[in-house]
Amino acid sequence: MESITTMADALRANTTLVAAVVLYTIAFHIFATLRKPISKIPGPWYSKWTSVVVTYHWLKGNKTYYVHDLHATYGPIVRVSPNEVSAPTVEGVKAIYNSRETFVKSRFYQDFTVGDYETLFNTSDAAFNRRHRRLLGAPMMEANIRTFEPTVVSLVNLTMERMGQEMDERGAADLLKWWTFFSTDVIGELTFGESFRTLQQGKPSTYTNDMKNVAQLGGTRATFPTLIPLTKILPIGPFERARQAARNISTYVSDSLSRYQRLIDSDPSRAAHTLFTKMNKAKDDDKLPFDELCGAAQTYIIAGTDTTAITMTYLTWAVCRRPAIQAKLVEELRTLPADFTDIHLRELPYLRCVIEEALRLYTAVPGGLPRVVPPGGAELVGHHLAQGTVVSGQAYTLHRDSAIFPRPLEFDPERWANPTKEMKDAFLAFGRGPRACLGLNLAWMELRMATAKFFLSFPDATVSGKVGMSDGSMHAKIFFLVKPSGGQCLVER
Ligand code: HEM
Repeated sequence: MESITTMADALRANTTLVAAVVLYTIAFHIFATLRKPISKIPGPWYSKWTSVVVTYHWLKGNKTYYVHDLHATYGPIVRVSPNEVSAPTVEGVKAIYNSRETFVKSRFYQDFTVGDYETLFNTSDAAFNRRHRRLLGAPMMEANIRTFEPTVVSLVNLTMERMGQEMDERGAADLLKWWTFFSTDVIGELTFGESFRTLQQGKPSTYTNDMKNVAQLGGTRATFPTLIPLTKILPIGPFERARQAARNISTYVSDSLSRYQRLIDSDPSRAAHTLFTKMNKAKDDDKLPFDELCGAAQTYIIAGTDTTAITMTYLTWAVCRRPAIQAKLVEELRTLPADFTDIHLRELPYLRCVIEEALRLYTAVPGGLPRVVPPGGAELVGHHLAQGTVVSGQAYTLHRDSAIFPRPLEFDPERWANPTKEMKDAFLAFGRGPRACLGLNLAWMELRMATAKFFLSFPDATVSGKVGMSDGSMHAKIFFLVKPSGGQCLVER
């Protein structure tokens, strides 16, 4: 009897001790959280404690809209989760994407990349990135990009042919599909010296399908980084498919680049000019090691394909829905000589305005481009942020700031006829600072040529209502890139 009483006393004492420890831990956690600088940033109460809500919106492809709505409620700087802040103001993005790259890319970029290799896109090492940009940047410069014009022109011409055939056969062409094939084949030729031939075949290449599988896993990895070791070993269908796809891509890239190198060495006159030609001919100390070259090639495919295709899809859709804008654009394009080149296209002011407005309202990368606050912390939009905080400025919100872009939801190319300094500073479609888009000049050339040829080929094109196509189909799901939720964009002649 006595021993039972002693046991009960001991149990009571232990329970009290455990309860005291639990209460202390909770109190400590609450106190520590409330003392963090990020707790002073405006935002919903739950974002101090958990990232569950924002993760939910990310998985649904809605995070960018969710963050945009938070700004409407809480102002220009918002706490999105316990370690993430959004500050899409001109002042905010100038600081975050500054020229010294003191805010480095966050872990998101590495988690997003399946294959565990470091590239100029995913690296947070500024020196690594600078070396790559120095060695790879020359062919992408404005003065050099015209070397690739014949490739772009011949693939745009083929795209027009294929779109025309589809319009004749089924009454409408799927712009999303054809612009994707177009940009895929351009990047294939400019990277490997050979096209993926998706335009000819009218279907994605094996390589494109592999890339899609890998991208899907990238989204999961970026959302749940703690799962990454498991995604490498678990025998679960999508994980296995993505791992196999990553291996296929790696083999394809290294075989293609080796083949190209052999051609350069044996008979340079037969080798097509690519984004890597200069590098392949360079001396060893002016070259990237082969594995880094492979990483760069994969980066070009990822960064240069869907971005261009999505921009072209929204641009053509937006113009085809607005007869007055379409007529004005066509009228300007009809002033071109029959044998026009990109030099002529650069001289067309309305064409430029249409492209800039499409890049503003339908940015292909509209969400935050996450960076890390450097050691010592930083002052941002009137608030102190501790080092290590993830911070970004999303183009979606900045491009809809009505103080900078009056009537922001209107597709109005005219607004770019005489842009203010603030409009230029707020333009984030290609990112900003030392990590801004490396392919910007190539992208602009593709956009100019594709827009001009499309509206000269199909001057009266209208958005189709066939096969379930509606305005709702073009509602954008936003993961890192935009994706029209209907998966197609149909237009008729
Ligand atoms: C309309 C088409 C395009 C758009 C809207 C676009 C947009 C962007 C944006 C927003 C970034 C910055 C990402 C960040 O800071 O996280 C970026 C980076 C990059 N883009 Fe593009 N891009 C386009 C076309 C291209 C093309 C055609 C290529 C090359 C083939 C390319 C290659 C790259 C590379 C290599 C980077 C990484 C730069 C770095 O981190 O140093 N992009 N792009």
